[in-house]
Amino acid sequence: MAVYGFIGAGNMAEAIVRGTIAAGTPTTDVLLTSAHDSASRLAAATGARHVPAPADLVAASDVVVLAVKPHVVPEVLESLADALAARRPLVLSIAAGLSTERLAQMLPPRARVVRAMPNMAAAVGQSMTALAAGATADAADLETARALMSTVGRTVVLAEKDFSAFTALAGSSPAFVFQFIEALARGGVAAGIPKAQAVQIVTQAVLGSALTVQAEAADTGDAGRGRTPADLIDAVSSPGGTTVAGLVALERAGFSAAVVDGVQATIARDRALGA
Ligand SMILES: NC(=O)C1=CN([C@@H]2O[C@H](COP(=O)(O)OP(=O)(O)OC[C@H]3O[C@@H](n4cnc5c(N)ncnc54)[C@H](OP(=O)(O)O)[C@@H]3O)[C@@H](O)[C@H]2O)C=CC1
Ligand SMILES: O=C(O)[C@@H]1CCC=N1
Repeated sequence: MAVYGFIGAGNMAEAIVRGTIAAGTPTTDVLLTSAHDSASRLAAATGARHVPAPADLVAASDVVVLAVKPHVVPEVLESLADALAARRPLVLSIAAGLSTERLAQMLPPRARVVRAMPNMAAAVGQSMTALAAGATADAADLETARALMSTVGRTVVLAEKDFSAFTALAGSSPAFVFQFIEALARGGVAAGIPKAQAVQIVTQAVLGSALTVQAEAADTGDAGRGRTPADLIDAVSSPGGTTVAGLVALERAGFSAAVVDGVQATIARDRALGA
């Protein structure tokens, strides 16, 4: 079994650390380091091992998980160049916007890199995570990364050219969905429902809707209708009914176009950060 060394012990690292320990990785095989006290706090909370010196963590790790903010990655990798060259671990980066090619430029020659883009639902085991192997990583490396990330949700191997779009569709989109939930609940408040109750109602409606789309997509048997989201919209919209009235008003206000604009702005920002 692999020893995982996490550089950075913030929100995303915490989710993955908890996921892998819950999936059976011994706490002694999970090492944590960070700039201040987040690694020692997470170690105390989970039983993982705090390794104060990053070079010591690299020396003891089969997989180094880069879980710091993207702008910190260059200085971290530069300071660990000797330790990485000596140990040659698999480097699994979850940093947004940094391609495997750029990471490879910051790493010792022929370093094995896999890039992952999870989302914040990793904290509840429901991430949608994309994976891409760098030029020198092999199928076993990709499988090692997939196994780790599948402890926090679903995974998909994706061409790296599609990572910016994936970031919009899954990495950042939880914020868009939260915005939708907030707005829908506000509509409820405007109609007289207390906010907390409105949020609870909307949350279940959103969850149920997502599960319906998922069940339909998986439903390919004889009885399965495999309905698309557009089919499901039609199914909810009775002629002359309430739903179609609401949909028409949403589209008049530019709902779909606003969402597509949001996706395109996210993609543009991701590409700018990675440039
Ligand atoms: N949040 C999200 O939804 C998603 C985030 N990501 C990516 O995940 C990565 C981590 O994000 P997130 O967990 O939200 O970030 P956080 O801010 O929660 O955590 C960052 C961590 O980095 C540590 N750190 C900072 N500088 C150093 C350093 N020089 N050496 C070692 N550790 C350092 C911090 O330590 P300390 O606190 O002790 O100072 C902290 O533990 C980012 O690259 C982000 O792009 C990817 C997908 C989704
Ligand atoms: O916006 C960010 O920094 C990250 C990228 C994906 C989700 N959050």
